[in-house]
Amino acid sequence: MCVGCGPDHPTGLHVTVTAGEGLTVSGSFTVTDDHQGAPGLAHGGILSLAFDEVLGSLIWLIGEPAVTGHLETSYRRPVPVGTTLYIGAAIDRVDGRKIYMSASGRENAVDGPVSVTASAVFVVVPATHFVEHGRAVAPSELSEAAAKVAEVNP
Ligand SMILES: CCCCCCCCCCCCCCCC(=O)SCCNC(=O)CCNC(=O)[C@H](O)C(C)(C)COP(=O)(O)OP(=O)(O)OC[C@H]1O[C@@H](n2cnc3c(N)ncnc32)[C@H](O)[C@@H]1OP(=O)(O)O
Repeated sequence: MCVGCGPDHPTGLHVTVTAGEGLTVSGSFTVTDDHQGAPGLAHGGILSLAFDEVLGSLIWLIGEPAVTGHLETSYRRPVPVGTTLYIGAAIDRVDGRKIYMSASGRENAVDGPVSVTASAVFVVVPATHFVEHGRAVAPSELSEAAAKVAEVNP
């Protein structure tokens, strides 16, 4: 039920992500009427969510839980409803618990015009972070997370 990536979320973004070479991922997100701000245009906060999701997927490549500490988004072109944004993201450097990342989103093709760029600092946390601050996690959710790590890093 993740609002970013959950396939069963009724109004979520349904972002899909694929691991790339090295510490990179690529994702896509199609803007629908559920995501608009101004008539016919994506809401900036929703676009920020899509970037948080794709950037957050990078943590599966390093196998350590981390959360968004800081996220900056630059909106370079309006994104109309119906657009598919192709988002490429990379880990730029790691400094202690801080993971510096960047991403750019292109309109309707992997080499389309750049609509949005973002940079972020994720901070590595112990797995207990989610239990202490979130709700109790069912064993099936834990095994789903373990399966995801195994799928990304076989
Ligand atoms: C077992 C169950 C598993 C379940 C399976 C889980 C699956 C995993 C799903 C992930 C899903 C992802 C989804 C998308 C990503 C979100 O959306 S995550 C949700 C949004 N983010 C949050 O809720 C984070 C809230 N903030 C916090 O919890 C805490 O402030 C933080 C970020 C953990 C930092 O607190 P802290 O651990 O006390 O860190 P602290 O010791 O103060 O600082 C450590 C370092 O980080 C730096 N830092 C701290 N905060 C920041 C900041 N905001 N900006 C920049 N740098 C910072 C510090 O300057 C420090 O740097 P150094 O001094 O070492 O150079």
